[in-house]
Amino acid sequence: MKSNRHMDNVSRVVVKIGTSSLMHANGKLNLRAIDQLSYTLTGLVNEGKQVILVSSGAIGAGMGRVGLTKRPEQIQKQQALASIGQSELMTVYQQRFAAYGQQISQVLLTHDVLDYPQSRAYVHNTMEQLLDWGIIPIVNENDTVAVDELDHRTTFGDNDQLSAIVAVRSHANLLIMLSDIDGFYTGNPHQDTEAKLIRELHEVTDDSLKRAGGAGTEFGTGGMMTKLKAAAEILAHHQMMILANGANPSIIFNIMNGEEIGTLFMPKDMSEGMDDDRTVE
Ligand SMILES: Nc1ncnc2c1ncn2[C@@H]1O[C@H](COP(=O)(O)OP(=O)(O)O)[C@@H](O)[C@H]1O
Ligand SMILES: N[C@@H](CCC(=O)OP(=O)(O)O)C(=O)O
Repeated sequence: MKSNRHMDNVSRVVVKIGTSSLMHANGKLNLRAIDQLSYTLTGLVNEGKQVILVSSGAIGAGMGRVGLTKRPEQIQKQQALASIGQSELMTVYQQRFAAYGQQISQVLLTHDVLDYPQSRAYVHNTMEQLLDWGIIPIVNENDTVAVDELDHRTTFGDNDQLSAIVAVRSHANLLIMLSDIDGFYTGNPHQDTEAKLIRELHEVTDDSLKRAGGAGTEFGTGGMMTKLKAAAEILAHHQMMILANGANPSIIFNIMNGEEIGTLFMPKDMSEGMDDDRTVE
């Protein structure tokens, strides 16, 4: 379905994929989803776009490796699982992207690295170089040294918010956030059968935050709340985000084609501009 969403001028895109889209419920990696993601992102690079992937899944992949079906509460266990799973995940990405001739790289970040101007500049320069070379950097939080995203009692960030920070700092035109749900609803559809999909949102209000609940699966972490906080960060920097279902990551092609998929978070003036001149800056 074509809409008034015009993505023709999107030249740099950040894609965030959540654990629930990368793992089966039985704890095995969803190879079909990873393969489709690799194929699709390579397709975008081949079209001349610059792509950054923010991928969760380290802890989930680690749980699968060790044979756990329930996420342990102890931080040190989660960190050890992330350490196991991150290399597993990158091995699979490496294989799948290589099958399509696409080079990737690993970038593990912590919030303090991005807060501190000098290390932030190093990260920025490295990312620019990678993108300039046509490489897809695959970003995750460096879970072994960072606890802020793992322990949601003291939470500042998580990969939803990390992806927003990456999109803001890299001046991406669009952040595509893939989850296990079609978008942002008026309530959690797993609890509220009347919940309706919200197609477009210009601001994240207290009312929207009230409609956001927690994670839906054993593997997900932040739920809708962290996605809305990410959207608020994006809107504050006059950028765009689309929250969509990652069950079939090739949906990214449809999104880039301007189809009305998921929930579009877009500043109001940009949305009006789209109706006028059909362009996105
Ligand atoms: N208003 C809402 N709209 C959509 N999903 C919601 C809402 N509130 C809570 N959720 C839950 O958030 C889940 C997505 O977050 P999460 O489980 O953390 O996934 P991911 O691993 O993709 O980050 C949904 O499956 C749903 O259960
Ligand atoms: N860094 C953690 C991801 C934490 C996270 O934000 O997970 P998710 O809610 O699935 O995006 C990992 O790789 O397991």
